[in-house]
Amino acid sequence: MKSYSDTLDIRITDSSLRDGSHAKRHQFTVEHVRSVVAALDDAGVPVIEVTHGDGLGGSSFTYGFSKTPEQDLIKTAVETARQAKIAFLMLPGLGVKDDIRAAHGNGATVCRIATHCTEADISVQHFGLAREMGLETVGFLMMAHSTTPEALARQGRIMADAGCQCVYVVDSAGAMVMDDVTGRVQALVAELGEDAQVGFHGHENLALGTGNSVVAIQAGARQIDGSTRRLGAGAGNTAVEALVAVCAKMGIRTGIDVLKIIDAAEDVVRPVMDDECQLDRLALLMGHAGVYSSFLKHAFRQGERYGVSAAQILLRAGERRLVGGQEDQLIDIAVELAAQK
Ligand SMILES: C[C@H](O)CC(=O)C(=O)O
Ligand SMILES: [Mn+2]
Repeated sequence: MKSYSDTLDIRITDSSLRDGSHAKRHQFTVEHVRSVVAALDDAGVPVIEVTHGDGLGGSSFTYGFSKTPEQDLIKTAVETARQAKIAFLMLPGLGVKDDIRAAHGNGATVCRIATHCTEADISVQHFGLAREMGLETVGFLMMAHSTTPEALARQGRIMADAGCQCVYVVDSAGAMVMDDVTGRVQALVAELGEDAQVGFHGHENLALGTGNSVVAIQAGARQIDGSTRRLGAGAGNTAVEALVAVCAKMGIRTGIDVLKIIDAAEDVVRPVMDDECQLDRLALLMGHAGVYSSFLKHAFRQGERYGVSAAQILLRAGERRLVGGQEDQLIDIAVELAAQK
């Protein structure tokens, strides 16, 4: 096995307090944030992301209202962390520049801007603002399975030229298998060179989160996302505790204490979760059909409301190649299915 020690380190960002917001239907409290941040920070997690699941400004009728204003959650995270940087996510159009200013004012230091994988151009002004304010920047190319490695690399170039310091391949649907990851990460590494790092954000819908993350590292990714106890949309994200344990065996330094993160997953994060994020029929269908993981709870709700199968809603969402922001179309699909019954 190839040894990475001395030459290869990665930085893990824990997304359980942002991607996990989808699984919690955006009902995080200040107490949840305080306990989770304290445990992750103590385990050595270097970056912790805290925001509504759909980013700044996501609290809305379409996406689901937050229980607690996200700026309060960010502020609590910053006050709690002793060493970890606090990151926030924003999708241009949902969040606005003033939201970035507010997160910065509350002490967050990593600004993550997410766009659909063919729409990087809408992130340019936000990266510019973030860099002007001295924030570290990360770009999220969502639903990255749905475009080619070459096209993804061109989008990454737009982000990097705008001031993005790490461009992520985001497997929003948990639909990628290993070669898909390798091809996309390698294409971005080749395009960006020294201009920006490359990252990988996985979902467990095909049970490949940890494996795909390792493959991403081998292809040159230097930042990897996960969520402790997989607390994330769909079947959840790559489990941070599993990834850290695997990295330790492979000699990849993460700076995270294996035993402490395993305890944090069981003793602190699990009690915050409503349910385990499961690799069940709906999650597998999302991975199989390439459906945005955060559609899971929406499809489930509309299925119940209209008396139709959530699985059928998700399959049609996949056929129509729906992207984030088109949650309302899940209602249209449910209405159609009900009419066809
Ligand atoms: C807004 C999305 O939830 C971002 C993300 O985590 C993904 O696309 O995956
Ligand atoms: Mn995600």
